[in-house]
Amino acid sequence: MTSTPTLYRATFMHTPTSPFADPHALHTSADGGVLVEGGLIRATGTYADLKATHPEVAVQDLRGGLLLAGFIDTHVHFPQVRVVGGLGMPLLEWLERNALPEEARLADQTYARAVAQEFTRALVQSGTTTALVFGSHFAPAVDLLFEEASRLGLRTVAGLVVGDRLLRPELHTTPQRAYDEGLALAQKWHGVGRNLYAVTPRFSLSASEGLLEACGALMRQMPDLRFTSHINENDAEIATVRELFPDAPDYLGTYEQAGLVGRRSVLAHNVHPTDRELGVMAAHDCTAAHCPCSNSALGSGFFPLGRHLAAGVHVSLGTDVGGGTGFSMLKEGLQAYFMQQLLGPEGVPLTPAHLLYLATLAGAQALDLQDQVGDFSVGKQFDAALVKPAAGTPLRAVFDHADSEDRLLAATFASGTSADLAAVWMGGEVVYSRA
Ligand SMILES: Nc1nc2[nH]cnc2c(=O)[nH]1
Ligand SMILES: [Zn+2]
Repeated sequence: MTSTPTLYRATFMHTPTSPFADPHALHTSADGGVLVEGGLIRATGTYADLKATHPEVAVQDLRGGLLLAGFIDTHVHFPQVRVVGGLGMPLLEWLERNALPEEARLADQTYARAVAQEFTRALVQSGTTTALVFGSHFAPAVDLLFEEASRLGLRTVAGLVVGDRLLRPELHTTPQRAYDEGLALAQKWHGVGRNLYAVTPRFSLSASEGLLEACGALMRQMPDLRFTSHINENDAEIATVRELFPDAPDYLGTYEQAGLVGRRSVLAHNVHPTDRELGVMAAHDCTAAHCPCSNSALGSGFFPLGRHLAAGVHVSLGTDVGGGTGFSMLKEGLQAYFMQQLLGPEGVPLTPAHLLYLATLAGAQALDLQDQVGDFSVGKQFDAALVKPAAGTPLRAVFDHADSEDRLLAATFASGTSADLAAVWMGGEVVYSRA
């Protein structure tokens, strides 16, 4: 890591607070400065002020772009990079025909390493600097994922995916094996470098009570671990879970009774929650990871953001590759906006500030990493993405003629793609630079 201080001169924007609670959450600096030393943000302000107080410091001029905090994707599947685009099927058919056959291929470690490289590169090239990743059903493949993520310096929260029924037989484990393999991986990777471990039952449909209890035992053994799974995504899935767990009050109850719902739990989708579930999620301060592209592609439904917010449930954003349509958190933010628009009076009108928050700090909060990443506050890691559309592109025209900084952010979400990212930093180091 370079410890020589660098002053980045840029138009920058970040959300140090939530726009759902604070109307002034979006902070913008038109000719701003971010002073970085040892990977950490030491000061922010106007470029002129920082240059005056630190005249000796090296300056990197990023003008002509928009510097944003690195994106935080709170739901994405490592083994599904190669099966993006399986359109036209609802969840359970999509799993059987599209996702699970591919997940079985990760038993082969040569295959798994290639996929891990594709996956980690795709995240970084999309400006994602922290990700909560659904790993593989195979422990060696999860090892490879952590290895490849460490090589790039990606902040990765991931775990062994476990299921013991209703998948393909080669993907099934047992409660004991799930515990043993999970513990070994957590001991090897949790807190090592930028990696954290997440206990990850695939979903209650594919998990016996005994398996969920094994997950709970692992969480009690290492209380600092994160927890993630799926919930309330699709009507047929929910009906099956209700049949499989007749004694549980609802879908959330299946996780709750195993002690899996807490501050560091992230439940993906939650498109069809009951009021009881929302109340319990709020009481435990856990997170719903909203995956609007996936919900649209699989026809899962409209995420009731307004009900989540009214109940006090924290919401973050996930791409859900490969049910989702790609790694871009810009696209994910735009789709979240579209779907709330289409909900009419029940929708929550989202501004560009909301989209930026959902794509950054909301994810940090979901993972309990808000003291380290998510915005450009002093003391946080310099994880950042520079949006700088190339000459001749339509977004470049908007950037060159925008009459306000707000327009830059709105246009970035409306039409920005990964190709518009010129550089990505993690912990102060450039990890991606457009050729
Ligand atoms: N979207 C999605 N939902 C799931 N539920 C269980 N597994 C999956 C998956 O791989 N993708
Ligand atoms: Zn998923």
